[in-house]
Order: sequence, then structure tokens, then C-alpha cells
Amino acid sequence: MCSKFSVSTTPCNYGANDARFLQSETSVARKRAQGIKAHKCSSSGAIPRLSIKEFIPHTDLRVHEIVERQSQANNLAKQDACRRAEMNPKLLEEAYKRCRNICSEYARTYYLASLLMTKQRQKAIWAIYAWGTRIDEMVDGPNAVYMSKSFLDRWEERLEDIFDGRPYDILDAALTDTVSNFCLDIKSFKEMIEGMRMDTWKSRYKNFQELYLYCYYVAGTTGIITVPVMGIAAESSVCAKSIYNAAIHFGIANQLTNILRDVGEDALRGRIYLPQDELEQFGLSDDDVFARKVTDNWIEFMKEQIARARFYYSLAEQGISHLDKASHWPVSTDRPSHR
Ligand SMILES: CC(C)=CCC/C(C)=C/CC/C(C)=C/CC/C(C)=C/[C@@H]1[C@@H](COP(=O)(O)OP(=O)(O)O)[C@]1(C)CC/C=C(\C)CC/C=C(\C)CCC=C(C)C
Repeated sequence: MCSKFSVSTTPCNYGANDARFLQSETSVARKRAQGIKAHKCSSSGAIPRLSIKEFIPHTDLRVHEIVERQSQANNLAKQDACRRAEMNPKLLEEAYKRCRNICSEYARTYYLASLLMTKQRQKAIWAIYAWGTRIDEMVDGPNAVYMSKSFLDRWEERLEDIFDGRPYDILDAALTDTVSNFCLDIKSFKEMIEGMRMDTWKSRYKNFQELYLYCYYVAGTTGIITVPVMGIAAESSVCAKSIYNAAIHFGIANQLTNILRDVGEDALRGRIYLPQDELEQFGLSDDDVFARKVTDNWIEFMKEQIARARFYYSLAEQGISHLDKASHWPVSTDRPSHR
């Protein structure tokens, strides 16, 4: 039984609560815009303002379609028609133990957050993390030079097998169990692989729209995958789509934070995950990034990028209160407390 899968079936014909939810998103945007003061650049006069408060509509990302699919899975769960993977309990115990070890070793913060969750949810987070970080390592890790299209194609085949109840290895077995426990949909996992594919051919982002799409693929998808695990509060009256949108924003905020944290490390691999047009507006170029010189322009540029990441955290914030109560604390601890 997929009893933990609790996507609200509230239709998305925006009611009063949704209107309030969306309205407050725009008022956060407005406040954010007011909060950014014009400042002077030491070398070239006034520093440009970036449109960090601009919404990137999710229309093209087919979030609606994903929410629909998850809701259908939920209905299957209610009829107990969800495909169950039968696996040896001892093997599963070992599988989750290994996923837990990976999560605690590679992602201390996420791991600590997971310890605040119910047992079934924490196991799911470990399995999702272990799967995601393995592809991330293939694309970003020391063996990334050997990465090829066929490798990722193979990973996608393995994903299909996970969802068909035929895991390839013991870590995949944990994910097979998780996707059947929570009736997760395969689409967002496939999109995450798509984001990893982008990493194999793209190392520059013309503007924020392009970077946003990348962040959606690699991290927004994590938000979508995690919502059914965290559960939507039974008493929540906003439509599921707004909660999924908040979860996407949460993933994007986390990814933007990672990008800003790792600028130097990424540059060593020839990658710059910063909008090229915005670098240019601040009088900066790829060479400045590679030179790792902290100039006044760089500091001002980074301040704007940090403000944008915070903006996405603020968009995500309200969504947290619509999750199952037991998930509020663990998810809240997973974002920076300093605003
Ligand atoms: C609550 C909780 C602890 C959830 C975490 C689950 C998780 C972290 C899964 C990540 C899976 C993963 C590794 C995917 C590969 C793609 C990738 C690298 C994504 C980046 C994660 C950073 O991981 P790490 O720091 O190990 O990466 P580096 O080694 O530094 O490259 C991401 C930044 C994505 C993180 C995404 C989230 C934290 C979103 C979680 C969403 C929710 C909990 C839903 C919240 C719901 C609402 C309504 C707000």
C-alpha cells in the first residue's frame, strides 16, 4: 500500500487560499526588489541591478503534467493497485544501510535533516540521495572524463528497471522499494538524468533563463520527487501544483547555493555556472573567474547572486507549511537560517 503518498487532489482552479499563496509570492518578490539598493561600483560607476525577482514560468516544464501523473499514481495507491516490488527483507535492510552511509558521508546536512524524519521517509531520502549522487559523481567526479552519452543511456535503462522492480544492484534495490512505497513517478528521475546530460556538453550559461533550466533539471526535480515522500498535509487546501512549485523553488535555491559555493572548484574543471550576460554587466569575464581574483565588482556581483538564491528560498518557504506536519522541521532545517 502506498499509504504515505498523499498528494492533495485539490483541483488547481485557484481558490482563495491559492490566491493568498501566490499573492504572497509576488509580495515577497516586491519586497526583495525594494530591498536591493542601488550601489556604486568602484571602477565603473553605477552597478547594474539584476532582475533577480523575475519569475521563470514553469509552463514549459510541464509541472502540471507531473502533478497530474503523481495524482493518478495516488489514485492507484488508493485502489491498492500500485505495483509492489517483492524483495528479501534482509537484502533491503542492507541496501538502505548502504544508502544511509553514502548520505551521511557525502551530504552531512541532508543526512542530519533526514534523522528528524519518520523512519520510512528517512530511508526514502537516503535511497534517492544515493541514486542521485551516483550519477552526479559520474558526471562531476574524478572519472568524469570517461563519461559518455551511452553511459547515461545505460543509467536510464537501469532506471526503467528500478521502476519495473528489477534493480541492477543493491543500491538500486533500495530505490525500487522507495518508488513503490511512495508511488513515485519516473519522469522527474529521467529529467534529472537529462540535467546530467547537459553537463556533458554545456559549460556556459548565456543568461539566468538557461541556468534556471539546468537547475530545474538537476535540483528542481529533486523537489518534485521529494514532495510525495514528505507528504502533503491532509488539511492543506491549496492546490498540489503550488506546493510542487514551491518544492521546485527549494531545489533551485539549494542548487544556486551550491553553485556559488563551488565557483572555484567548477572553474578548475573549465565550468562556469554563472549567467554570462550578468557577469558582463558587472564588467567581469570568464578570465576573471578563472583568475579567482576577488575584486569589488566580483563582490557586488556575488551579492546579487546570493540575493537571488535567497529569493528562491523565500518562494519555497510557504510551501513547507503545506507539507505533512512531521516534515516541517526536517525540511526547514535544510535551508540557511540567516536571511
Ligand atoms: C529534506 C531533504 C534532506 C531532502 C534531500 C534529498 C536530496 C538532497 C536529494 C539529492 C539527490 C541528488 C544528489 C541529486 C543529484 C543532483 C544534485 C547534485 C542535486 C543537488 C543536491 C546537492 O547535493 P550535494 O550537496 O551532495 O551536491 P554536490 O556534491 O555539492 O554537487 C542538490 C542541490 C539538490 C538538493 C535539492 C533539495 C534539497 C530539494 C529538496 C526538496 C524538498 C525536501 C521538498 C521541499 C518541499 C517544499 C514544498 C518546499
